[in-house]
Order: sequence, then structure tokens, then C-alpha cells
Amino acid sequence: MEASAQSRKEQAGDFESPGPTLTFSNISYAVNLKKTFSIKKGEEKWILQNVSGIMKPGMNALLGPTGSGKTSLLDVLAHRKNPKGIKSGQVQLNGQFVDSSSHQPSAYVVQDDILMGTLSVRENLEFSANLRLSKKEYNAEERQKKVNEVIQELGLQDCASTKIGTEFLRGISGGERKRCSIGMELITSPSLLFLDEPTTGLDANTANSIMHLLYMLSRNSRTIIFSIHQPRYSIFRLFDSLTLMNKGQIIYQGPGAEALDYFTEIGFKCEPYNNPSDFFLDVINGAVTSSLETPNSAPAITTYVTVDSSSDKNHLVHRYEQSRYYDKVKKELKQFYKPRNSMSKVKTKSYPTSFWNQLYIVGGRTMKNFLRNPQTSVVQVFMMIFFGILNGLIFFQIPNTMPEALQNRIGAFFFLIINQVFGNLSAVELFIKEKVLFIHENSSGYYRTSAYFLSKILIDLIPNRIIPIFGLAAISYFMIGLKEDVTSFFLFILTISLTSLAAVSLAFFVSASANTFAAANALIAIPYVLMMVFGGFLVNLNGMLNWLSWLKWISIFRYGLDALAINELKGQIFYSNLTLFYGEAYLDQQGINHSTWGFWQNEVALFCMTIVFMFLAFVQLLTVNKWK
Ligand SMILES: Nc1ncnc2c1ncn2[C@@H]1O[C@H](COP(=O)(O)OP(=O)(O)OP(=O)(O)O)[C@@H](O)[C@H]1O
Repeated sequence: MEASAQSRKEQAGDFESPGPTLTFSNISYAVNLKKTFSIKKGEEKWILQNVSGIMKPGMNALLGPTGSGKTSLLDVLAHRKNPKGIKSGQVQLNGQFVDSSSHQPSAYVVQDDILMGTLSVRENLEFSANLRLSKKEYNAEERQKKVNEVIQELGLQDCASTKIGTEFLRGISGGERKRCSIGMELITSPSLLFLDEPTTGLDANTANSIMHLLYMLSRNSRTIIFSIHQPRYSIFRLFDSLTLMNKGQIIYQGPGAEALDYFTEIGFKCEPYNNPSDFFLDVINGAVTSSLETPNSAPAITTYVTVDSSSDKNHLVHRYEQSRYYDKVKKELKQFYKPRNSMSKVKTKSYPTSFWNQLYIVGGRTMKNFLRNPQTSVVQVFMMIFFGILNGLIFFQIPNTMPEALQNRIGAFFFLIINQVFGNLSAVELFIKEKVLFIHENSSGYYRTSAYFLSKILIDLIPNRIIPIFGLAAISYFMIGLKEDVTSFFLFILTISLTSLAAVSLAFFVSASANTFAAANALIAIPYVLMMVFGGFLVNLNGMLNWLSWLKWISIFRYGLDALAINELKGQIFYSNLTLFYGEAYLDQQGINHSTWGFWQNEVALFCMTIVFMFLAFVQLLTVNKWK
């Protein structure tokens, strides 16, 4: 105990206060290469092979060629990988075992900055603070103080009130986005910070400033672990520890400043003025050869490695495992390792804020996003007005004479239903985009799935549909000249609203189930088209293949059109030359039950479909794969 306290003290160096030490031993990780649509277990691909090491207070860089396993190791250490794939090994934080159910004092900054674009930097940080700082420990003033501290620490003062930006809205710069993403995580004061390629996509100067920022953070009670691609020398200098990887194995781990000495020792010489990180990659790629004699055949380090004798790459692993750097890591691992006992497990994951608080905060953000997003508010209302007027113009003041009286009414209803159902095709893209944000925030412990789901329905889906429908329905109703009756008018609005909600729920369910926009688009178009074709108005089902006739029972079109037809035609009398034509006669002819219950059963069916699709969407969100 004393020895480890002493060693932590030694490590402190120029640190104001050192962060925790993370150790990992014998980690092997594999993925199953199952073929799409196959139920058979696929071949296993080994991605990490028996790796062990230590990440000490300060800056810990993971470097290696593309596909070498940097991100995979980072994810395993941060418990973001599916435990099923972890074949062996363990991770300890200051000698305590950690696993995926543990609430680690750690945070993970993903490579793509996933932030709410319509909100400002400060608002995003406040969102994180309100959800992730417990109300008991931080009152509103203290949460605000924390946000201000993070803004100060990350140098975000100048852009604090600027919106992040969306595809329609120019926002903050790439460097500021990255700082804001780091800030979202710093809100919880993590002592362990993981970052996946924090400099990717940034220009050299911005990358430099981000890395200097991380360096400053690492000096103050935080251990920083990150993967990185080809850092320039000014960045390389900041690495306290360097882990070099190739083909899922570690080929060097030790102080960044000593890596060149190590490679010189094993015969690889870096030319003057060459960037060390470029040199290491050249060594791995075989572009630089060792001046020392190499064994005839490269030793197989583990059973998983296929020996690549042409490039002699495994030889690097072998050399590393024989080096004093490896001995040092092994020694340090021993020193930090504590045998597992029931006391060493850290607390189980829990949410710092209640469900209702989460609902309030997530709902508040959804509302802000809704009001500020031109795509979902202004454009939607505009489109509804446009389609309302278009429908009104096409079927302007329908006469009461046959056959126009009937044909045009059914045509106008069909137009409205198609508009409500197919209008959701564009919503799918938005849902898929939002899902990325949901998965990130949900897996980072911001809120429960149920809080997100309920806020999405109450603040986004319902008002977003219902409000524009009032405009559309009112314009169409009066321009077309439908039944002059208040009850009929409101039942007309109710029917269109329920049709729209059933259709959007199906779109939500499909988006929650599919991973890409293309897949979701195809999956949603099929049921919509089938529902339309089998709605009973386009195709006479008696003449169709009987086995598909059941589709009419799940057709949003059928329920919507039947309800609109009953509402409009019941009690109406139309004229044809000298004969009278009763609305009910047409309904009877079509086999539509126009009793009161006959009308309401359509509304109930639409409502039930909405509930079922919503429920299925919720189940899908619960089971969305949050592992990387
Ligand atoms: N789910 C998966 N299915 C199949 N192969 C995978 C999977 N995840 C990772 N791999 C493979 O494992 C290897 C290591 O991937 P990883 O992303 O960890 O590498 P990396 O060093 O971070 O690469 P890069 O620098 O390109 O991000 C790669 O060959 C990758 O294709």
C-alpha cells in the first residue's frame, strides 16, 4: 500500500495533482464476422491479442497505422465494447476492477462531435450539467458556476453564445466544436478522459491548440488517454506515455521521450529532422529496416497471430517483449494489481437526476430545437399551407351534382391522406440523424430511454403534426366546400390528425430499427405503398389475390378514407338529372359501415396503430446497440 502511494507521488512530476492510473492485462478482443441474414455463427476476427499495459497520470497516446486496433483498445479500456467480444483480460483503475456496469469517474469524447446544432455552446453545456450533475450536490447556481468554469477552462468565452450550427445554419469552427465536445464531458469532472482521434479533421494549428488544452487538463487531476493519427512533432512532444500498436498488439509502451532510444537500441535509426511519429509508422510498415540481425523466422507471439514472414512485423512485438520497457510495464502492473475482492468493485451505474427532471430537460431542449429549426417548423407549416391551397384549388367548391359530387370528394380525401402519409418520408432522415445524438447521450448516461422517448412524442411528434394540420384542414375544408357543420369539421381534423400520427409512428418505428437513411427509406416506402394499394379504393380487393386481403386491416389509408367518407357523405343528398342520390347509398355500395360505431371504429383503429407503432419504436430504442 505504502509502495504504491510512494510511486504515485513520484509520478506526480510537474502535475498540480495527478489523475488515476489505469492498468490492463491480457486483453483479447474479437468480433464475430456473421454474414448479413445468416443465422449461423460467423468466423471470429481477433482485433486485440493479449495486450497488457499501463496508462499513468498525464497524456497517454495510442499510435499506430490504420486498422492497428487503437480505437478498439481505447473502447475496451473505456468499457464501450460489447463484453461478449472481450475474450480475456481485465481493467483496473487505481487497483479497482472496473466493468461495464460500473460507474467510472471517466468520460469519453467521440471522434465526431455529436452536439445539438440549434443550441449555443453554453446551452449545450447547460444541458449536460442539468442532466449529469445531481440536484442534491449542485443547486442551480452551482451548476451555472460549473458551466462557467468549463467555458473558462476551455477558452470558449468568445463563442459561448454562438449556436453550434446545422446544415442550414453556419455555426462555430471545428476547433470550437471539439472544445465544446470535450466540455460536455468535463462537466462531470471526470478524472479519466478518453478521446478517439481528437485531432482528426482539424487543421494543424487547431489540432495543436486542442492537444495543448488536453495537456493542461492532464496536469490537473486528469489522466488523458487518446488515439491519434500522425501527430506533428509539437504534438508528439506532449505525450507522457506512448503506446505503439500494430495488428492488435503493442510493439512499444513507455515514455514518449524514450521511444526513439528504444528503436535505436533495436537497430532502427531515425534520420535527423524526421518526425518521430512518421518514423515509427515507417518502422511498422517495413519502410525502415533494422541494422541488427533478425531471426530467420519471426516468432509467433500468440496463437492468433499469423506470421507474416515477408515483412517480419511480429519481430517488433518479440523485441518489445524482450526489452527493459516491457519489464518495466510488467513490474508496474504487478505493483498496481490488486486481487479481486468484494470491496474492490466500484458503484453501480445510476442516473444523477430523476426521470421527471430528465423529461423536463430533454423536453425543453426538444422544444427549443423545434422552434429554432426552420426545417421542422417554418417549412412544415409552409408546406401544409401550400398543399391545403393546392387541394382547395384542384377541388374548388365541389358541386352537389353527380358524378363530380362523389368523385371529387373522394379525390380530395385521397389527396389529403397521401399528403399526410407520404409526407413522413422526409421525417425518416431527421429521425435517423437524431438517433445518433440519442445513442451517444444515452450511452454516456445523460438520460433514460423512456425520458427521451416521451419528450420526443409530447414535444416533437404530436405538436409538429397537429398544429400544421389545423391550417391544412381549415384551408382545404372551406375551399372545397365540404359539409357546413361544426362537428363534421372537427371530426375531419381529428381523422387527418390520427392518420398523420399513425403514419409518423410507423416512420419512427422504422427509423428506430434501421441504421442508415437508405435502409429506413426503403423499409418505410414498402408498407406505405402496400397500405395505399390495399386501402380498398384503388384496387377492388375481391378481384385481387385473396391471400393479401388481410392487408386492408392494417391500412392507415383505409381507416382514414373510410372515416372521412362517412363524416362527409352521411346525411348528404346529391343530384343527378332528376334523381336523388344519398350519401349512405354510396357508403353501402362500398361496404362501409356508416353507423356511429362504424365511424368511430376507424378512429380507434388509427389510434391503436399509433400506440402499437410507438410501443415498438420504444422497444427498438431500448435494444439499440449502444456498444461500439
Ligand atoms: N465490428 C467489426 N467488425 C469487423 N472488423 C472490425 C470491427 N471493428 C474493428 N474491426 C477491425 O479491427 C481492426 C482494428 O480496428 P480499429 O478501429 O481499432 O483500428 P484503428 O487503429 O483505430 O484504425 P483507424 O486508425 O483507421 O481508426 C481493423 O482492421 C478493423 O477493420
